[in-house]
Amino acid sequence: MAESIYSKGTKVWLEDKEHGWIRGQVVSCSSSSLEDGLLDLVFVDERGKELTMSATLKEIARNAARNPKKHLPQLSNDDIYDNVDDLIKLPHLNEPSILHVIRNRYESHKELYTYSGIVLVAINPFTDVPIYGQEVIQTYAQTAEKKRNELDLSPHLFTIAEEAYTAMQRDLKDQTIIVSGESGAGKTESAKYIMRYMASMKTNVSDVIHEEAGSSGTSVEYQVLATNPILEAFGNAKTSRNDNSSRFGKYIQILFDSDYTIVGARIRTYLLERSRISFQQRSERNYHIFYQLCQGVATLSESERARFGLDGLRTDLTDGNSFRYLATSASSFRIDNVDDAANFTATRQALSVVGIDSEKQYSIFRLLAAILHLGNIDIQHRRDVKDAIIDSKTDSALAKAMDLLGINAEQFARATTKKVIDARGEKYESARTVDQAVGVRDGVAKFIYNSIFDWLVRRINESLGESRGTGITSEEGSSEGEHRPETKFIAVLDIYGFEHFQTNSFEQFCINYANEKLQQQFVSHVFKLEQAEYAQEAIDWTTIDFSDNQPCIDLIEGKLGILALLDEESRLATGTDDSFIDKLNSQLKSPSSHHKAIFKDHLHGNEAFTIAHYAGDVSYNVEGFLEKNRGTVPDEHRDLLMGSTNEFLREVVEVGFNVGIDNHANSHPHTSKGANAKPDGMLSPRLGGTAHSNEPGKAVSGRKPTQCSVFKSSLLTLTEALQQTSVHYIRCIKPNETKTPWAFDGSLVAAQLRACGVLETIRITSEGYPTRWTYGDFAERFVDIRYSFLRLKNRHRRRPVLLLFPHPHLLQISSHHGT
Ligand SMILES: Nc1ncnc2c1ncn2[C@@H]1O[C@H](COP(=O)(O)OP(=O)(O)OP(=O)(O)O)[C@@H](O)[C@H]1O
Repeated sequence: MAESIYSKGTKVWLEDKEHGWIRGQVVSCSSSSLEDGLLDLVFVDERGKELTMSATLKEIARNAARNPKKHLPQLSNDDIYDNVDDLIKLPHLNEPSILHVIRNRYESHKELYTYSGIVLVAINPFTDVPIYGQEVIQTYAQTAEKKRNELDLSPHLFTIAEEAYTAMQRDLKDQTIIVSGESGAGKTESAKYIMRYMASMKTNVSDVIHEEAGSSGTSVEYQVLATNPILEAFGNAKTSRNDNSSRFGKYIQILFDSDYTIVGARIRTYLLERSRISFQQRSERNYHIFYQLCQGVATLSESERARFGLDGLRTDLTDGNSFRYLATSASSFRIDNVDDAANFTATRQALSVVGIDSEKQYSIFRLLAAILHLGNIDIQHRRDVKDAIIDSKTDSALAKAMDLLGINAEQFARATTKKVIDARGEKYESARTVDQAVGVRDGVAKFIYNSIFDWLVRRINESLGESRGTGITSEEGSSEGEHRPETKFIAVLDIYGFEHFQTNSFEQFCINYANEKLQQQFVSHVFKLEQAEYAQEAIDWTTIDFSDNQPCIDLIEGKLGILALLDEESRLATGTDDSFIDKLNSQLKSPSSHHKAIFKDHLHGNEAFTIAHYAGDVSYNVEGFLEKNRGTVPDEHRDLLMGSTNEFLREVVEVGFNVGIDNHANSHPHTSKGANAKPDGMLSPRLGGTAHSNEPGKAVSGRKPTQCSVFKSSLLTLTEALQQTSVHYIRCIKPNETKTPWAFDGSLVAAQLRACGVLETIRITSEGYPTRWTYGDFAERFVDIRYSFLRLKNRHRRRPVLLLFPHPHLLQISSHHGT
């Protein structure tokens, strides 16, 4: 009966342009209209503004008003629910009610965290909040074995960390905490707090939490925490959205022995943003390490600077800085409250903590300096001729870069300006244009940087995994046959959330693909849990339908999907971005294509394609797709790099060339105990029909793994790994665009809740039993059972209520079942 939903006094949410939603109530509900069954509903919002709508009972059941043609207002909860710590406790679970609780807790109670069933929603405070200290850690650490709803503690990251730790011991199962959210939402900070919690909950070392980078400590905990400043220095940069934005995804496994004490860590990384090396948007920066290096050596003597490969140049971060790769960000050389020189010291100390000694550090910094010099190589063209030239006799940047890299300058200049074409066994040279040569030069710089990053991850893994007897064997299989202690791990996945910008490129495409995969896993996990709960409570239920994003995943990774077409085009010498989009359109938009609903027409010409993602439509501009996907260097440069006299460079690029080529099985997280497991944690694609070679850099017969094939394979590995662990979810939310402490923009937050699946979870829950109370709650709230039934019937006539008992014994009140 419609009157039971809307009757005089019913509290509702009314849409409001300024606030998104505003509370109101029904002031009149009458059937005065001549039309049979038509109700006139009058609502008044908190400011006294009146709204009249009319609808039939059937329309009310569909939540559609006839006049004006709109959705009817959604029901609001009583004030007593304004500060609930778990959204699932809300009698009316809808978007405005959820937003209201999260906003109220954040703005009025300074509570950052709210549960939404199995998910912890975390709102970034954009200011320091004293809730992560050692005392707080100890408080949460003493809650083992207690269920959330038995605790008198606010929701917290530490509850999730403690639940993971307890579940690992109880179920003898690996755990993963997935931290997601958009850039600047607080993923990395949350991941760090979780790692610190793990590192200090079992120790009484109260200063662990304060000292990570730069600590002189040598305990495993210190070493695990020291990975943070290293990864941040080499993998984070200032962007327009976040001064310390991670430009890669990471999966950090904290390894425990049979006493559940930390014995090491293991890191996997995903898709470092390479394009940043040679170009940054205005107000953004290159990777922090370059500024740390420049500032770190700025005060040194010339001879000392020579050890870093930066003698004879202005390195201070002013407009006069000598490096082109840093110059595009000249307006944002410095970040407020960040001391690059001090951070350089911290990075060096952290490198030492994970076992990378000073000599190796100099080797790394000299390669970084070489990258900066590479960017300064002058590539010109002769008058009236387009062909690129580099003056190898006079170009001092070339000389400096090649000296550091141990490569012959003339050969490098020639390989960069001329391309060797192999025509039916005969080789001849053809000139590159200036743009092409610049692209090759920058490509080499990006490749070396990415290789340094991969090498670092490998070294950290060797230092924190293999050497500690965690059961991870080395590449050489040194521990084969030895008995290693069993280990379990708690992993933190800190991965970029769904991205939708004005212009979206290859990076956004990969990121959103990853989010589709994770979303699919998340929704099916929530769905499974929901069904399991009903089964446990012995409820008579019919299967709930949930929206599946498999068609979108098929479009991307299917046999003739976007990734396959991109790879095909990337491998053709004649392939261009234009030919790629032509191929997409002809394959995916044909009348017979079953992808038509997901691969949509793009309104603005032929330079972009649009995908209907679960979180909304995104258009991807194809410019640069092929170059980014190829992601490697021409054969001639590969030979020069591998033939370098710089032994360390050879070691580093060998890692780079072999990413994606190593046997897929070797990189599987659960093969960590296998004889062939590699210590680097590199993620590798399964390349059909490819073969290994003993020659570094030429490991695959004619096929270099592309960036997207490496990424696809790494996602496959990741999702397989997630399936074998128990998963916990933290969704980080950015409450405003201006990074203002405690400011809450409702529509911005709602969009993120939608994109990270919180609203979808709630929809699934609402399809079943959206309201659930424990027996205790029930008794407390409705002492007079008869009275309570009447109230429940009125309040939830169409909303089934699930009452949870300590034991599977059910009292079920449901309109479906007419109880
Ligand atoms: N719990 C917190 N307490 C105080 N400040 C925080 C907290 N979480 C995040 N911040 C602030 O927000 C900034 C951005 O957070 P963070 O770098 O973790 O975002 P992110 O989601 O990892 O972004 P990206 O995807 O760009 O790496 C931090 O530098 C910090 O200033």
